[in-house]
Amino acid sequence: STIRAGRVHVERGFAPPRLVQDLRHDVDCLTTAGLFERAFSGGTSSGDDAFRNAEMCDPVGRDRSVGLWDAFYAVWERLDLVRQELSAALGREMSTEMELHYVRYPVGGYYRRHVDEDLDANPRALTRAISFICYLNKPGWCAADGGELRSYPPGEPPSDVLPESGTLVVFDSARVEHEVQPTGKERLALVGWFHAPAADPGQADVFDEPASLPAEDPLWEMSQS
Ligand SMILES: O=C(O)CCC(=O)C(=O)O
Ligand SMILES: [Fe+2]
Repeated sequence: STIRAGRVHVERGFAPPRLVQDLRHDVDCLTTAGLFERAFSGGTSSGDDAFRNAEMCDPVGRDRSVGLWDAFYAVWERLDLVRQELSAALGREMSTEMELHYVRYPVGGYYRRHVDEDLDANPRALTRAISFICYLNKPGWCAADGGELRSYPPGEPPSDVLPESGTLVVFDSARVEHEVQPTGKERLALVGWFHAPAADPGQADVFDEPASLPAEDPLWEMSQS
């Protein structure tokens, strides 16, 4: 219901301390192997990016002779359970292939206010449906360290989450505007998206109860084209 309302769901301790430690080690290995690159910010990306200051690494499609594959696989499995739960709770089929990156914000890093999926700007059949972020910082993040995830739930005041070690946040990719406040410490996260087929364009809110559309009928589709 939190996600349906356009708010950020927060699960503390999603990744236990030992797993966070191993994933940080995985990140160290990928960094040493030179696999982190300047992160792009989607829409208005130029060389000098005032919209985002971070670097990222795609941990899946790379040479996994580097790093701690077991730790990465362990967190992937946990995330896949979240996908299954959400799929059932929201009544929305989501693809087993998730998009995943490690993202590092240096001291002074940030990401300005945005939504992760803009269907009007970028229409496609399979879209980012649910955004999730698992924070891989060392334990003991405090308010003075900055780097909050600030979200803007529709019709409500903004809300901040501290990127505490092992915390998972989950929200609707198309509806929740959010930003990363400037960070006073290096800030590390596993960021990703569960994908789903685009909702019917006539449906305003993809997570409302399904509208009573006619059952899919190939003959009906053919007669339209
Ligand atoms: O790291 C965060 O808290 C948010 C990251 C984010 O908004 C993104 O990668 O799209
Ligand atoms: Fe985002």
